[in-house]
Amino acid sequence: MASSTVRVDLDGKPINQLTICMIGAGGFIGSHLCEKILNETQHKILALDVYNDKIKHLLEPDSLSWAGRIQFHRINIKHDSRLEGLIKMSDLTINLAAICTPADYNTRPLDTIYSNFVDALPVVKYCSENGKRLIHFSTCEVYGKTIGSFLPKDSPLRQDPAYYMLKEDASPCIFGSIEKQRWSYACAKQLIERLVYAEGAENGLEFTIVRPFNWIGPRMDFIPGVDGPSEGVPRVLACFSNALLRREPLKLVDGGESQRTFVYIKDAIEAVLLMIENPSRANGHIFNVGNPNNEVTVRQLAEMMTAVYANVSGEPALEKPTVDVSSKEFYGEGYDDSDKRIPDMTIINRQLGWNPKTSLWDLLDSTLTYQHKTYAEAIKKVMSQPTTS
Ligand SMILES: NC(=O)c1ccc[n+]([C@@H]2O[C@H](COP(=O)([O-])OP(=O)(O)OC[C@H]3O[C@@H](n4cnc5c(N)ncnc54)[C@H](O)[C@@H]3O)[C@@H](O)[C@H]2O)c1
Ligand SMILES: O=c1ccn([C@@H]2O[C@H](COP(=O)(O)OP(=O)(O)O[C@H]3OC[C@@H](O)[C@H](O)[C@H]3O)[C@@H](O)[C@H]2O)c(=O)[nH]1
Repeated sequence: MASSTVRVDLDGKPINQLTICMIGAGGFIGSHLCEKILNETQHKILALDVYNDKIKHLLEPDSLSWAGRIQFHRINIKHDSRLEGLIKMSDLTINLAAICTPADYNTRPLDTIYSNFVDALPVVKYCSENGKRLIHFSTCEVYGKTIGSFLPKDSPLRQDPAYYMLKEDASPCIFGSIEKQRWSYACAKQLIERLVYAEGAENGLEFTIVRPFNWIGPRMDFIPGVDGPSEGVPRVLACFSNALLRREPLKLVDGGESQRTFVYIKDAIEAVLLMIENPSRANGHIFNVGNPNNEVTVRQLAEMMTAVYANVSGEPALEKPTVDVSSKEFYGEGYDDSDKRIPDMTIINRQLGWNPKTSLWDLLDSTLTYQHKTYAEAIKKVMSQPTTS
């Protein structure tokens, strides 16, 4: 419940009630951010999205204490003249809208570039022209590959953080060649970051850029054939959850050697609320938001998810829980990968004092408990239906 005591910022000053225009509020991150804001603050949300399934529970009952503080607008920002008016009515705009699943980057590169760059342009422009603050969601993918990935496999320099640690104000952005269309997303995100930054430098736009490092948790993406297309390929958490629910082996792309750091969505959302309520500390900054302590290879992730899911479901794991697939077979032509992603935390520690708390095991435990409760029965039903040939 939202507390009635006055909230203060990190410098002890009272926080005024804000009206927030949240674009992409119906997605994974948006749904958790709406929940947090409604439960813990008095801010109002204008929630914009083409879908609202993931925030339905926040919109329906009038009796809830936050009734009147969230308003849903079904809007496609590609073509809707209401966008500027809604930004003008708000103190702050948060833009989450994007195509952000890797299976789309090389197969739908035009949609990916339009969604992540072209469609975000008017949002930046309206904020700048109307003197409104903007929190823009970018990605850790703007770093691309590490410098260390170009060294020989046995080079001792690969162990030196200078060759892999990703720093907002120092690391280069290293993408593959143009035929590797995987990088269409990272490149579009990089260009919109540069535009936001330039609007700040030349026209005084008050902005914060967020670079999420693999945030995961309940409500992420969809389970193919249940609440998304049967042939759809979501991000790794939902791919592996889907295989575990169906008792099929988890597919390891190119041997599952890539490394990722995963952060629990509820930890990460704390960082976003700090940015919202501490503009003087957050404006003009780019923030890595991730958990450097939760690094695994994708193979290790598969093994841990298999063990956690056996605990959660009470069903023993398969004898052969994983299977190798090539990236060409899994994603198609033009796929490429980030080798390793460890966020440097200096800037977010210094500006906002934020640190992630949840271990990988604990976050997988709560997430897979949710996946099991939400989907196990539905999957059984889908699997018992005869397949049409
Ligand atoms: N989840 C992560 O780990 C992660 C990592 C890096 C970056 N990000 C970035 O964070 C943001 C949110 O990611 P997410 O994981 O919540 O993804 P998501 O796909 O769950 O949410 C995006 C939402 O934006 C909406 N949207 C897309 N295009 C729209 C349009 N034209 N008009 C209106 N709504 C539109 C979608 O319907 C969806 O609900 C994205 O910008 C993504 O690039 C997320
Ligand atoms: O079934 C699968 C799915 C994925 N993978 C691998 O798992 C790794 C992680 O894949 P994800 O689908 O979660 O996506 P990535 O981490 O590559 O990119 C994500 O990172 C940050 C965001 O901007 C985006 O949400 C997305 O681009 C990749 O190496 C991928 O090849 C598998 O081995 N098997």
